[in-house]
Order: sequence, then structure tokens, then C-alpha cells
Amino acid sequence: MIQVNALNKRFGSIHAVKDISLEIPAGQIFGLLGPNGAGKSTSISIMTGLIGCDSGSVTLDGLNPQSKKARLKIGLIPQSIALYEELSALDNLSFFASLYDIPKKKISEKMEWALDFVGLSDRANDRVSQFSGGMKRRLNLAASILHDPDYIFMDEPTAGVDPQSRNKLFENVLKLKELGKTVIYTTHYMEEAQKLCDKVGIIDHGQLLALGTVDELLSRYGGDTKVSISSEQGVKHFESGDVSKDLIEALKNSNKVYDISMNRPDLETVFLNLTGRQLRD
Ligand SMILES: Nc1ncnc2c1ncn2[C@@H]1O[C@H](COP(=O)(O)OP(=O)(O)OP(=O)(O)O)[C@@H](O)[C@H]1O
Repeated sequence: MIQVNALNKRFGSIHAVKDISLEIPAGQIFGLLGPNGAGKSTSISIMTGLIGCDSGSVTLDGLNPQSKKARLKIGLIPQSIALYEELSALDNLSFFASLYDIPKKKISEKMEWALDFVGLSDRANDRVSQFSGGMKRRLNLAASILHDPDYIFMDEPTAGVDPQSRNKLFENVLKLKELGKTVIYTTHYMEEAQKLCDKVGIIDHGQLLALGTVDELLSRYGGDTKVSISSEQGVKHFESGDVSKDLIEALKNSNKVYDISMNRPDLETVFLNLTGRQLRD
């Protein structure tokens, strides 16, 4: 389990992380959803021990994330690709393997497993410079799981990724969960959070605004489904609460209905209701 307690981090006058507290139980896919500059990467950097915090605390299975023991439990796929372009996929993995305490005779087996996991076995000996953005991202994932970490942090993993690699990455995230891993996934795409995550934290201007399962967030902050009916009598809008009586009445009174559309709340609506702004502003 990851426990984050009253975390704060400033960069000069910028208060990047403001008093964030949360718990991430082991074995879940946890999403940190928020727009650019919300404080996702900074939070992840503190949770993975890359940087310290100004106040508050983070523990990972009770360990300080900056301890060596905790680091062996952590796999990180950073926002910017971290690979040697002129080396082959295998040589890159070999370099990363040397950073961890992987027994020498296990290294080849681990590298083969990781390449297979991300679907790049057939490109093992190709130079990374020949890879697409999505393939590089997948190789970064392979590098981050070589030492079999329990906690895998993915910082905006689909940035600059083609649809095929994006789907592969989604499959990988779900497969990691099946293997009992905990995945912490940051994104500004609400569809990804909605599709993948067991629990989502919504973050904006360094503050954690809401926390819960997608269903909990939708029912707490999403509001009603909006229904619009276009008929001879013009377009009428309804909230789902009124649907049973008003909608039936409207349909009864119309000879011709041209169109009925339903707008269900999603995490975009949740963000809008919480902040007054679109997630994609
Ligand atoms: N090393 C740094 N020095 C100064 N300011 C920083 C530094 N790192 C982050 N910030 C600032 O802290 C705030 C939060 O940035 P952060 O990178 O954590 O956001 P984010 O949600 O990950 O967004 P993005 O996806 O754009 O990186 C931003 O205002 C950013 O400019």
C-alpha cells in the first residue's frame, strides 16, 4: 500500500503539490487525472523517491520511497522517453538490468520476458532510433519491470503514442494488474482513467479535488444525464430525473420525433462541475 499524508512541494513561488493525502491499496490501478501543470508528475516524483517533499510524508509498504529497499519495489516509466537511441532494444534493457540487483544468470530470461510482455520480441536487436514513439514507450515499460517491481508508475504513458501501441499499453496495464501489481497512472485523458482505473484522484492546481471509483465520482459530481428531443415542436432538453414523466409526455405530444440524444456525465463533466473548467482547456 502507498500512503501519502499531507504532502506539499513548492518550486519557488509555485505551489506544485498542496496538502495531498491519499491511500493506494496494493493490486489496484490508480489514476491521477488532471490537466497539464496540475502537479501529477511532481506527485509521482515524490512517491517514487526521485525528489523530496517540503512537508508531509509518503510510505510504500511502510518504507521511505528514497530507501534502497523501496526503490527495488518501484518501476517508473517517466513522461519523457529515457532510452539510448543508438543501442538496440536488448542492449538498452541490459543497461537497465545492470542498475538493479538482478542475479546475472537471470538477466537474459528477465529481458526476454519483458520484451515479450510489451510485444517487442521480434525487434530485440533493432536500434531504438528506428522505433516509433509508441514502441519506445513500450520499451521503457519493459525496462521498468525487469526487476519485477510491485509498484509501477506510468507518467502520461500515451503521450505521442500511435493507436496500436496505445492499445498494447492498455493491455499491458491490465495484465500488470492480473499479475498482482499496483499501477499508478497519470493522464489528462479522462477516457483512459475511466477505462483503466479502479480508483481515480482528480488533481488541479496541486490540489486533490476528489477521490473515488469512477462510479463514485460520477454519482457524487457528475449530475444527471441530459436528454434532448428534437421534434416538430422544436428541441426540448430534460434531466434524466424528469425522463420518466416529461419525456413520455413529450413523445406522446409529438407526431414526429427527429432525434433523441442522451448526454451521460463522464469524468470530463465531473472535472467541469468541480472546477468550472474543461479538462482539456
Ligand atoms: N523543477 C521544476 N521547477 C520549477 N517548476 C516546476 C518544476 N517541476 C514542475 N514545476 C511546476 O509545478 C507545477 C506542476 O507541474 P507538474 O509537472 O507536476 O504537472 P503535471 O500535472 O505533471 O503536468 P504535465 O503533464 O504538463 O507535466 C507546474 O506549474 C510546473 O511548471
